[in-house]
Amino acid sequence: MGSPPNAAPHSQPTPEPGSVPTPHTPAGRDGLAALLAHPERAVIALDFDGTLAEIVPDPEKARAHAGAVAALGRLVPRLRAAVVITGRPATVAVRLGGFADVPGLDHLTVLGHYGAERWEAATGTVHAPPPHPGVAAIQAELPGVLDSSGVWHGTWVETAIERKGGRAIAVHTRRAADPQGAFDRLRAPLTALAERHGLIVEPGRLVLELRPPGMDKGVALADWVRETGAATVLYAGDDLGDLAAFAAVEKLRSDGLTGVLVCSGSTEVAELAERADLVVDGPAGVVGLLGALAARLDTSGADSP
Ligand SMILES: O=P(O)(O)OC[C@H]1O[C@H](O[C@H]2O[C@H](CO)[C@@H](O)[C@H](O)[C@H]2O)[C@H](O)[C@@H](O)[C@@H]1O
Repeated sequence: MGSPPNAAPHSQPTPEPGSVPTPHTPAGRDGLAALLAHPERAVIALDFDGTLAEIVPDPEKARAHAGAVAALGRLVPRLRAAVVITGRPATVAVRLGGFADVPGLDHLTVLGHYGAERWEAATGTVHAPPPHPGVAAIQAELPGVLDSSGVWHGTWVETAIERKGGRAIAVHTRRAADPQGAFDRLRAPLTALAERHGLIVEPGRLVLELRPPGMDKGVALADWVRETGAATVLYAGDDLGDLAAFAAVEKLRSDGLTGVLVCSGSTEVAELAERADLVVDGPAGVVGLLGALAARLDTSGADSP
């Protein structure tokens, strides 16, 4: 036992392989106990990048962790419902995650664009609002703004921009020579650009996303939990965009539900670890947790709902 040498700050001791780790907060322990005692009243909500998928330099090359779909396929049928809530377009998360046509995930929901889009495994259909007109305007102006920032030169711009189906634009700095420096220098000009066109900037792990306002993962999660009628919710995330979902779980707990806040730990983001009930070691740790929960429910004799 013990933390791996490169574990993120706040990582908790690594549990025995296959065992369910113990949250370090009373609220988290209550939430986990409720999930295990009454899985039919419990739901799980999971972020994608950095939580179910390892962070990689090229966003298009991200994939769900090797064991993620199998662990979900085993765990989710035991639960009331499950959702992936992501900044990605819903269909992109479904493709990169391999979430379509998976036994056990036939009622999975994926909420894309921070909850603005909804994909249902049961129908394979996506519901999405019309694109915000500011996105097209920003797309036209963005190369000029990046050029004048002095951070990007020539073809760099094309590898930095993720177009996100015309509904948002992400500017990535992970592949810059100085990723954090580029992020810091771009933040103000991109915020001004977003504001000029009625959009907001969502900062993430070496990414600045310009997206429509009015939705976040907290609103999306609270609405979805209410819709399911769940009594317990486990949420796992890794990035700043997940803080709104953490706040939603805290609010649901104050309203009488039980909940568990899981941080997929990294050396890049400290804020979630500080608020989590349980910190695991990145996507491998999240998948280990999902697998351990499934194994525990298999052996505890809890009936599928
Ligand atoms: O809500 P999420 O599922 O966490 O999505 C948030 C953003 O994640 C993606 O970017 C991050 O992952 C990339 C692939 O590993 C990585 O290259 C990048 O540095 C990370 O920030 C995605 O590309 C964005 O569109 C999402 O908004």
